[in-house]
Amino acid sequence: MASHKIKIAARLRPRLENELDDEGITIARSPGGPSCISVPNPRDTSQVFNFPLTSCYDQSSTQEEIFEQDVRPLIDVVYSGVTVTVFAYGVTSSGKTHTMQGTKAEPGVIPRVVEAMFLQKASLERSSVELAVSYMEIYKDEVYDLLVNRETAPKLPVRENDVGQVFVANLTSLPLASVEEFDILYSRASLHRSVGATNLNRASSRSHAVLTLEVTMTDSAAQKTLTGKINLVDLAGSENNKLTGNDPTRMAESAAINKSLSVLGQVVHALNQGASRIPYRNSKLTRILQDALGGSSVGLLICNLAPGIKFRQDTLNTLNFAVRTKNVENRPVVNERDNRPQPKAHFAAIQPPPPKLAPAVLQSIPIHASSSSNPTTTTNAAAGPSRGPRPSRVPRVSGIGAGLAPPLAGAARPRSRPSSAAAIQEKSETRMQLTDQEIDERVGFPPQYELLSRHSTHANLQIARAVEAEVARRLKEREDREREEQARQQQEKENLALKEKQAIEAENEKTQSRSQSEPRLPPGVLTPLLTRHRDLDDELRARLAELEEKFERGNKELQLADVLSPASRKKTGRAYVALARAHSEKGDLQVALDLYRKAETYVPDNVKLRERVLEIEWSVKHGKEFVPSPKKARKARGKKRKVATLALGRAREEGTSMGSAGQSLMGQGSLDDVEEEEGESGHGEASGSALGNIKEEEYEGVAMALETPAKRSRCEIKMEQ
Ligand SMILES: Nc1ncnc2c1ncn2[C@@H]1O[C@H](COP(=O)(O)OP(=O)(O)OP(=O)(O)O)[C@@H](O)[C@H]1O
Repeated sequence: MASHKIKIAARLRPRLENELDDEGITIARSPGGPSCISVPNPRDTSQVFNFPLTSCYDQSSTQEEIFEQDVRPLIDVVYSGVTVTVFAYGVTSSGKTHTMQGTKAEPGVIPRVVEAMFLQKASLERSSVELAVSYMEIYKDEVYDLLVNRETAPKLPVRENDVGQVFVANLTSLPLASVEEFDILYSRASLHRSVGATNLNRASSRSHAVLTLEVTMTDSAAQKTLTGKINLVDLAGSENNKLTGNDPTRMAESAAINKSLSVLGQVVHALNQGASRIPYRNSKLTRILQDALGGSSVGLLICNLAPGIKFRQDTLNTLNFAVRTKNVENRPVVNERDNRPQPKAHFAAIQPPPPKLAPAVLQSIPIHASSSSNPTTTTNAAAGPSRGPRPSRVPRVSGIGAGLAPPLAGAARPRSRPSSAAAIQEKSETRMQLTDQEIDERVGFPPQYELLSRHSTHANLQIARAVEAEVARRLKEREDREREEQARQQQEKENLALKEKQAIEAENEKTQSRSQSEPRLPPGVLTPLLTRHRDLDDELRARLAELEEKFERGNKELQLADVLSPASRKKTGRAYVALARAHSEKGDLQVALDLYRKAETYVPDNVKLRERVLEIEWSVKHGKEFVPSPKKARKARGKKRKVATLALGRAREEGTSMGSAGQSLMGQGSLDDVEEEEGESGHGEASGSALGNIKEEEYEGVAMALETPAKRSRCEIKMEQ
């Protein structure tokens, strides 16, 4: 069993324009030996923290230096069929993207790795080598494919198959034919990445980006396929929102970035502590990097540091993370598939022989033997990580990027992710190299079965087939369940959308039919009001429209009775009663009856008025004379009288629809009647003072129309005053 500790490199970027640097961070490099970074305590500069690391790069270091010293050796590891993960870590603006991506003038790790991969490919003669790329970002804890149109890119699910391999489902993997092809693809895909400006970085990465290059080497002579992968991870930087000056959108991104980085720290801590549960599942980032942290890949962590004083605390945090991470042990495995037809796939998978790493690999990466003297990496199940990822019967392989298991030789490209069933099957095929006897020994069958198996290859085959069928059945069941669940969720969504649509349509129909049933407003008195107040609510608008219609139909009394306040209704009713009384005194009973009825529309609950209407109706019907009851002497009520007079004026104005008889009598009569009807006090000498409030010309009209001498004289007295 061999383990491999994650290698740590630290890089201090140069001071940027307008950046304050007290040159407090110093890097001591001893050629061939360990280096050390010294950082003063920001709270007490007399105190200095030292961080011994194997690789340290100061501000003058170049992209080439880093690549040649720490990254290039990993290319051999990839070509030996192992998964490698390189990730850049550090506070925002510390130079992670510069290190990984670089610029045209100073290409970073990614373009250099691609170039080196193609060079290596060209040097391999015996095998058929294929390269493929996938590129994704984790933005606000969701995974997106950067090789597809960003607008239509769906969130990709992160899944785990039955043997504990984590993979991103439906991630695009494109074949690569040349460096130039990669450049075009990569520059286009990088535009899809979520980048935004903050106070600390004009082009700050708002997501974690994972670029995966997968190499598939098929040796047809040896009937073997090796699959190596390199994951190049540009993490988003941890952020101090006080410094970044983030707006709400940036804050939300920042929260997601900081949370995922915090989970990364927790995972590293748990691995160092040998915890039974590693919180990989607490964020998509750690879930996807699971294989690189305590898993089966070889890891390189590049810690980027910023020299500014304002970053001092973050620099210390980054280096603390580096120190903790360098204790994390991985157990790399070679992803090899035997292409020969194998009789016993599943039994072989239980305990396959350990494939050996290529000698070049053994030289280039320091693989530390822990408890075994065997210096090679192994695919033995027992050689799997003792902590961290869940133990499985088959060795773990990287789940990041372009697929979980080596692809079949000559598989058509571009291709989609292998399904978990296919992955398992492929995985099973990888380990079909043991003889029947070896299998039986490893499985440890009881003696009677051993005997049987020894003499019966046929029985073994049957069992193998049965197991295979069962595995396939279960996987199919699981996929069916997932499909059903997805269909159900989709159906629910559609139903919900349909219901919402129906509700909206019903509401629209209602509004439409309401507006159709409502008469179109004729240009009456209320139309200008409606036009002016377009913000009226529907109900009030409908009400006003109704009144408008009534008004146009000549139904003025009803309309006004509806519109007026109770006090005004009473006053208008009183005015009609006065007119009616004048008519009845004159003996014009039919007109009087009409006017009393109109008065009733304003004061419908007045019992005496009702009685008067009935009396007159009776007189009209039977052709009898109607003798009005004598007026009672009452105390004057100035205010009431004034209002009543105004109401009388209103009634007069409205008299246009009452016929000539009615018009000639407008303004006539005493106001007493209505007061009488309502049982109120009023009338008397003071009524003159009420009339005095009427405008002069109005007064004249009223005085002329008054028939009774007493009333006329009252008005005249008022005029003289
Ligand atoms: N080694 C370097 N040499 C010259 N300039 C550098 C170097 N490292 C970083 N820079 C510059 O510093 C700035 C910030 O770098 P970069 O964008 O790579 O930071 P980052 O860590 O990726 O930030 P974020 O997490 O916000 O995305 C850039 O303008 C970059 O060009």
